[in-house]
Amino acid sequence: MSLAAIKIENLSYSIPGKTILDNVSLSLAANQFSVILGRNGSGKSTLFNLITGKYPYSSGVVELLGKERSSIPQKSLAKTIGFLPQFHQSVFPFSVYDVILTGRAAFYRFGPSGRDHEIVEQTLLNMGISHLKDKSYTDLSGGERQLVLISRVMAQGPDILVLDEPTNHLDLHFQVLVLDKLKLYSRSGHTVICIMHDPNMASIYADHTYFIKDQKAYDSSLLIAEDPFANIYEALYEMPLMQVQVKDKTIIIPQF
Ligand SMILES: Nc1ncnc2c1ncn2[C@@H]1O[C@H](COP(=O)(O)OP(=O)(O)OP(=O)(O)O)[C@@H](O)[C@H]1O
Repeated sequence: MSLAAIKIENLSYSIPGKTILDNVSLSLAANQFSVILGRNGSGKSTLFNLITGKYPYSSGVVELLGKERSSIPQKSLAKTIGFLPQFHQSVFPFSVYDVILTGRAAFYRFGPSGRDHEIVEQTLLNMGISHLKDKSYTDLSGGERQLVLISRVMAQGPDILVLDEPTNHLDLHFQVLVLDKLKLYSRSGHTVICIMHDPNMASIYADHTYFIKDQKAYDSSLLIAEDPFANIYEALYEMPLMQVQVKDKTIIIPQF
């Protein structure tokens, strides 16, 4: 396999009375678009919090581009990995422009450079939200806020972009726009890893999909190789599902 952007070995995580992840090993390829699927509460966000350093881990290994995460100096972490968490707190009425500019904050010492401003302008344009730039972030709709936060982490420009449900709150138009941009980002020397809840969008966009189930992680392509006729999504979502083939993609729908 080519270089792993993220390599996880024997990672476990428990809270009092409950094991959330049990001896998880996973290798996520560099310069690819990978999606992690799993039922609510299965441990996807926990895995991302461990990968990005929000949660400490006492057993197992997390390597980012070949280096143990905890050995990467804080200063270079912002270049290595960027994280869009699932929940965001917003109390300050910063303008959209300034919120996106904070994505560059790890790279400047005395204030943003001309290049930082240029990146913010380019990102606003690229994400189709230039018209929002002077608006207060706190006045935005849920979907608009989501677009701004994705723009912020894209302006950061990390080698590995990790997004927890990036299409949350977005209408179909913006879901497609964001996934197109993320796919493009993964084609320009970067790695994109998303948690998603729509297996069909995952099927359309992802190079690789991974499942989290019963405290373990699985590579969906290995599950299919094991049993080509199994409906792996029925096992994942624990419900009867129909599968239809559209072009080269498997689309799943609930039985009706
Ligand atoms: N701080 C915490 N205290 C107690 N339980 C927690 C805590 N954080 C997570 N959990 C529990 O750990 C489990 C995994 O949570 P996690 O947020 O990782 O799931 P998820 O797969 O991301 O879910 P969703 O798809 O609903 O976002 C859940 O049962 C959750 O209730």
